[in-house]
Amino acid sequence: ARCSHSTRPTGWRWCCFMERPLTLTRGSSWAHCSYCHRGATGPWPLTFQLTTRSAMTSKGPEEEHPSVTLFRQYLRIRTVQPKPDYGAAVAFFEERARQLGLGCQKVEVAPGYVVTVLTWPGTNPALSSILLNSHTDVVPVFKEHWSHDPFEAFKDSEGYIYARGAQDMKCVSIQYLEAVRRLKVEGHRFPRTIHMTFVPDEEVGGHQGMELFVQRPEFHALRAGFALDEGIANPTDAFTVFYSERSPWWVRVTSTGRPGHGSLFIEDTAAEKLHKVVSSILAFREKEWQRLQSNPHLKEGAVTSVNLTKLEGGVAYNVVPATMSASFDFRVAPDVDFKAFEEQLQSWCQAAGEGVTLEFAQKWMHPQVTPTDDSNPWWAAFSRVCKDMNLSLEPEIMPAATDSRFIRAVGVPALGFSPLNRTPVLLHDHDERLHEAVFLRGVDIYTRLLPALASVPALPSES
Ligand code: MET
Ligand SMILES: [Zn+2]
Ligand SMILES: [Zn+2]
Repeated sequence: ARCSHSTRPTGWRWCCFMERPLTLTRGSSWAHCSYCHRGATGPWPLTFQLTTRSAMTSKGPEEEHPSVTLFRQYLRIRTVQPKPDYGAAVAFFEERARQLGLGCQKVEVAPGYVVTVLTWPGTNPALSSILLNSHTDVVPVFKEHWSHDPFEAFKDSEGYIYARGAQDMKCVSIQYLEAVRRLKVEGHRFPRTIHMTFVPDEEVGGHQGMELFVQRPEFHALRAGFALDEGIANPTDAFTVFYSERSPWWVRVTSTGRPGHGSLFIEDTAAEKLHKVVSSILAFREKEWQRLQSNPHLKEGAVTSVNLTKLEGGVAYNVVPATMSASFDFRVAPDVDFKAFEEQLQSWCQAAGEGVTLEFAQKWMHPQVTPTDDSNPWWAAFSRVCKDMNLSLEPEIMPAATDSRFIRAVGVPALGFSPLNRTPVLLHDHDERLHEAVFLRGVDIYTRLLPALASVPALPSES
């Protein structure tokens, strides 16, 4: 198929599809690749000077790279918590499967919660598969703080696409799909099967999504040997890759005490005792923060974080309440002694006085680490591709929680990787956005990663 793109500025001179420079006459109003006849989508490496950036921007849909158009279509599906339109997302992926000639399986893990699995079979069914996971839900928005409608996928004159999910993580879903499409169109086959899973519910904990899915026979039937899941953008030239995660502990401390008239010095109030616990926990927070600040080798994910996220209690100004509570979002570093840490929490409650208890709304107890040395053949393949592509990697512990924790907990090694560099970290933030050239470069990266991962020779356990 000849590309229908027209009137490219001469700055566009790299074919993302073939990863080759274009043979393009200077001043030509046409820029199509002489190898694949598709529109040019470069240049890369980006110099990110204003002139280059505006030269890369496509003005109208007829000029836009088809992968970008697909990305923007997906961004317009309102899979926003707390009431995501999962039906529309599932239909979208079914249509992708049809268009790409991939197998498509729908697994309803809870009523209304469907995991969609798209499968590209490998040539050697004896080998374990590659799992490319992405979640379909996105977090809510504060619309009034956005420069553009967060569900319109507006693209500005520089090429930034504004949308909830642009970074977290609708980009990755489409990058997987587009990389697979390219490889299929080029006629490749690989020994290992590639499964793409599109899962619901991640942003509220994954309990109706990946947590259930990994326990099902349909998951075991995928025979995943290795998984990729989401990472976080990196504002520098480097790419961050996550080999482990902190464990979310959501803790509610409830304090009970003597009630009474608001004008009196009541003894043993719920508020005083809650205040003590809050102080202990916030002092711990400060200590961890200082530890992070004072050691340049420590990254955010290596220390334990905590935030006070809710305070509840009380009915009137002049009534001392008998109960008050404080909720905390702890993210516990993987090297922490979990038992000792829980005892610490309990002792802070006890030290505050009688009638102070804690309960867990979330308590992940199974942190796993995916090795990042060449003893891990998946890491060897992943890092080799990055080296060959001249991408510098920054291996880290994920500060937040993703579905990777469920995947690793059932024994499947996983890396958290969103191929987004030179991008401000805007996940869950106002004006979440992604540059189209960064998005397209991510497709290139998966186009190199997937052949390598899906061709990892049989492991000792597989022969
Ligand atoms: C702890 S549930 C996970 C929800 C979200 N991904 C987060 O890290 O906060
Ligand atoms: Zn995410
Ligand atoms: Zn998120």
